[in-house]
Amino acid sequence: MCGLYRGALFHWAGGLSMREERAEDTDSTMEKQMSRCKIVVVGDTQCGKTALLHVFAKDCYPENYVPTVFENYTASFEIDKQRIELNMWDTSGESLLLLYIGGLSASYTAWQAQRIMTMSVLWHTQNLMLYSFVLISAVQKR
Ligand SMILES: Nc1nc2c(ncn2[C@@H]2O[C@H](COP(=O)(O)OP(=O)(O)OP(=O)(O)O)[C@@H](O)[C@H]2O)c(=O)[nH]1
Repeated sequence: MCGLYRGALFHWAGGLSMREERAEDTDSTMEKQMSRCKIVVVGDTQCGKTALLHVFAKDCYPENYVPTVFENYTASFEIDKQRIELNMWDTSGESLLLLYIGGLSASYTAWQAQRIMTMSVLWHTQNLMLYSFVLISAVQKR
């Protein structure tokens, strides 16, 4: 399951291109460029958002369930010889608050298929994603 989580996010992160901040890698010998991306994960309570990010960022599955208030994870990896620094925001599934989405590269929707609640959350999430996309577009056009 961990491998599946990592694979899904890794593949998806590789496709991020909406808004990337480019920065010079501090390693002067390699002189690679580094892309910084920020994503926010939203979805039902207990659908597995934290577990997903935990496995990706820390390579281990969280033992106990602790309701999320707000968490921030960072992972660094390489795709096609390009260094990526991924900043991942974990949100509470209890309420979909208006998030601070400045500089957001993408939003990631997580849900648990068995839950009927999911459909209503998904509806709000899609609105949030649309809102994010409009804002990202506006930022990019500036
Ligand atoms: N069987 C199974 N359980 C999972 C999976 N992912 C997470 N869980 C369990 O589901 C529970 C909730 O997982 P979390 O990752 O904390 O869920 P969350 O979406 O962050 O929840 P909130 O913080 O309430 O928004 C935990 O007990 C996890 O162990 C999965 O893929 N399979």
